[in-house]
Amino acid sequence: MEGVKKEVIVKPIVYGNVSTNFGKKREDKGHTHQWTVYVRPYSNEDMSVWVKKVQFTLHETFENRIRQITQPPYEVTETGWGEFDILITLFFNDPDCEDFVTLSHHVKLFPGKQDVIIKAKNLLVSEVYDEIVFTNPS
Ligand SMILES: O=C(Nc1ccc(C(=O)N2CC(c3nccs3)C2)s1)[C@@H]1CCCN1
Repeated sequence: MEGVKKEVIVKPIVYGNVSTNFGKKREDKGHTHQWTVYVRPYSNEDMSVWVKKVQFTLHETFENRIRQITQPPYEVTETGWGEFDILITLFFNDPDCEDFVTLSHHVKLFPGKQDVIIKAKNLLVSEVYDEIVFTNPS
Protein backbone atom coordinates (compact mmCIF):
# COMPACT_ATOMS: atom_id res chain seq x y z
CA MET A 1 0.00 0.00 0.00
CA GLU A 2 1.33 3.42 -0.92
CA GLY A 3 2.89 5.40 1.95
CA VAL A 4 2.28 2.71 4.63
CA LYS A 5 5.51 1.71 6.41
CA LYS A 6 5.99 -2.07 6.18
CA GLU A 7 7.46 -4.14 9.00
CA VAL A 8 9.78 -6.85 7.64
CA ILE A 9 10.43 -10.04 9.62
CA VAL A 10 13.20 -12.35 8.38
CA LYS A 11 13.41 -15.99 9.49
CA PRO A 12 16.71 -17.69 8.55
CA ILE A 13 16.35 -21.44 7.87
CA VAL A 14 18.40 -24.37 6.62
CA TYR A 15 16.93 -27.21 4.57
CA GLY A 16 18.36 -30.26 2.85
CA ASN A 17 19.19 -33.88 3.56
CA VAL A 18 21.75 -36.15 5.18
CA SER A 19 22.32 -39.67 3.84
CA THR A 20 24.12 -42.82 4.84
CA ASN A 21 25.21 -45.57 2.47
CA PHE A 22 24.41 -49.09 3.72
CA GLY A 23 27.62 -50.31 2.03
CA LYS A 24 27.51 -54.03 1.25
CA LYS A 25 24.44 -54.52 3.49
CA ARG A 26 22.08 -53.58 0.64
CA GLU A 27 18.48 -54.05 1.80
CA ASP A 28 16.22 -56.78 0.41
CA LYS A 29 14.25 -54.12 -1.56
CA GLY A 30 17.50 -53.10 -3.24
CA HIS A 31 17.73 -49.96 -1.11
CA THR A 32 21.28 -48.73 -0.71
CA HIS A 33 20.85 -45.64 1.47
CA GLN A 34 18.97 -44.16 4.38
CA TRP A 35 18.30 -40.42 4.12
CA THR A 36 16.62 -37.72 6.19
CA VAL A 37 15.19 -34.57 4.58
CA TYR A 38 14.65 -31.63 6.94
CA VAL A 39 13.92 -27.97 7.54
CA ARG A 40 15.37 -26.35 10.63
CA PRO A 41 15.92 -22.82 11.96
CA TYR A 42 19.40 -21.43 11.20
CA SER A 43 19.81 -20.59 14.89
CA ASN A 44 18.41 -22.57 17.79
CA GLU A 45 14.78 -21.40 18.11
CA ASP A 46 11.36 -23.07 18.34
CA MET A 47 10.11 -22.91 14.77
CA SER A 48 6.63 -24.08 15.85
CA VAL A 49 6.04 -20.56 17.19
CA TRP A 50 5.55 -19.39 13.58
CA VAL A 51 5.27 -22.63 11.57
CA LYS A 52 1.94 -24.50 11.68
CA LYS A 53 3.20 -27.52 9.69
CA VAL A 54 5.77 -28.58 7.15
CA GLN A 55 4.65 -30.84 4.28
CA PHE A 56 7.15 -33.02 2.43
CA THR A 57 6.00 -34.32 -0.98
CA LEU A 58 8.07 -37.37 -1.89
CA HIS A 59 8.40 -39.16 -5.24
CA GLU A 60 5.19 -40.89 -6.34
CA THR A 61 6.70 -44.34 -5.73
CA PHE A 62 6.84 -43.78 -1.98
CA GLU A 63 3.95 -44.95 0.17
CA ASN A 64 2.04 -42.04 1.73
CA ARG A 65 4.13 -39.69 -0.40
CA ILE A 66 2.72 -36.59 1.33
CA ARG A 67 4.17 -36.36 4.84
CA GLN A 68 2.84 -33.62 7.14
CA ILE A 69 4.92 -32.77 10.22
CA THR A 70 3.28 -30.47 12.77
CA GLN A 71 6.00 -30.34 15.44
CA PRO A 72 9.77 -29.97 15.33
CA PRO A 73 11.94 -31.65 14.20
CA TYR A 74 10.50 -31.06 10.74
CA GLU A 75 12.05 -34.06 9.02
CA VAL A 76 11.29 -37.29 7.15
CA THR A 77 13.56 -40.35 7.18
CA GLU A 78 13.31 -42.98 4.43
CA THR A 79 15.43 -45.56 2.61
CA GLY A 80 15.97 -45.79 -1.12
CA TRP A 81 18.38 -46.12 -4.01
CA GLY A 82 18.33 -42.88 -5.96
CA GLU A 83 18.21 -39.11 -5.98
CA PHE A 84 15.03 -37.10 -6.76
CA ASP A 85 13.32 -33.82 -5.96
CA ILE A 86 11.26 -33.32 -2.81
CA LEU A 87 8.87 -30.39 -2.42
CA ILE A 88 8.90 -28.84 1.05
CA THR A 89 5.92 -26.62 1.88
CA LEU A 90 5.83 -24.44 4.97
CA PHE A 91 2.45 -23.37 6.41
CA PHE A 92 2.30 -20.58 8.97
CA ASN A 93 0.48 -19.94 12.25
CA ASP A 94 -0.32 -16.29 11.51
CA PRO A 95 -4.08 -16.25 10.72
CA ASP A 96 -3.52 -13.11 8.62
CA CYS A 97 -1.02 -14.99 6.46
CA GLU A 98 -2.86 -17.14 3.93
CA ASP A 99 0.32 -17.82 2.02
CA PHE A 100 2.61 -20.79 2.19
CA VAL A 101 6.17 -21.19 0.94
CA THR A 102 7.29 -24.11 -1.23
CA LEU A 103 10.95 -25.07 -1.48
CA SER A 104 12.46 -27.76 -3.68
CA HIS A 105 15.35 -29.97 -2.60
CA HIS A 106 17.16 -32.60 -4.66
CA VAL A 107 17.87 -35.52 -2.30
CA LYS A 108 21.59 -36.26 -2.52
CA LEU A 109 22.93 -39.76 -1.87
CA PHE A 110 26.12 -39.80 -3.92
CA PRO A 111 29.02 -37.46 -3.07
CA GLY A 112 30.39 -35.07 -5.71
CA LYS A 113 33.94 -33.68 -5.80
CA GLN A 114 33.12 -30.74 -3.49
CA ASP A 115 31.00 -32.71 -1.04
CA VAL A 116 31.89 -33.21 2.58
CA ILE A 117 31.38 -36.62 4.20
CA ILE A 118 31.40 -36.83 7.99
CA LYS A 119 33.58 -39.94 8.01
CA ALA A 120 32.92 -40.91 11.66
CA LYS A 121 29.22 -41.28 10.86
CA ASN A 122 29.59 -42.09 7.13
CA LEU A 123 27.20 -39.15 6.64
CA LEU A 124 26.81 -37.08 3.46
CA VAL A 125 25.26 -33.64 4.08
CA SER A 126 23.52 -31.58 1.39
CA GLU A 127 21.83 -28.45 2.75
CA VAL A 128 21.24 -24.79 1.88
CA TYR A 129 20.65 -21.59 3.81
CA ASP A 130 17.52 -19.57 3.01
CA GLU A 131 15.29 -16.93 4.59
CA ILE A 132 11.51 -16.75 4.98
CA VAL A 133 10.56 -13.07 4.75
CA PHE A 134 7.28 -11.73 6.14
CA THR A 135 6.20 -8.20 5.33
CA ASN A 136 3.43 -6.84 7.57
CA PRO A 137 1.72 -3.54 6.99
CA SER A 138 2.43 -2.00 10.42
O1 LIG B 1 16.44 -42.39 -8.41
C1 LIG B 1 15.59 -41.75 -8.98
N1 LIG B 1 14.31 -41.69 -8.59
C2 LIG B 1 13.82 -42.37 -7.51
C3 LIG B 1 12.51 -42.36 -7.13
C4 LIG B 1 12.28 -43.11 -5.96
C5 LIG B 1 13.41 -43.70 -5.48
C6 LIG B 1 13.61 -44.51 -4.30
O2 LIG B 1 14.71 -44.53 -3.79
N2 LIG B 1 12.61 -45.20 -3.81
C7 LIG B 1 11.20 -45.36 -4.14
C8 LIG B 1 11.03 -46.06 -2.81
C9 LIG B 1 10.40 -47.35 -2.84
N3 LIG B 1 10.55 -48.26 -1.94
C10 LIG B 1 9.83 -49.40 -2.19
C11 LIG B 1 9.09 -49.35 -3.33
S1 LIG B 1 9.35 -47.86 -4.03
C12 LIG B 1 12.54 -46.05 -2.66
S2 LIG B 1 14.75 -43.31 -6.47
C13 LIG B 1 15.94 -40.95 -10.21
C14 LIG B 1 15.95 -41.80 -11.47
C15 LIG B 1 17.13 -41.34 -12.24
C16 LIG B 1 17.97 -40.57 -11.31
N4 LIG B 1 17.24 -40.41 -10.07
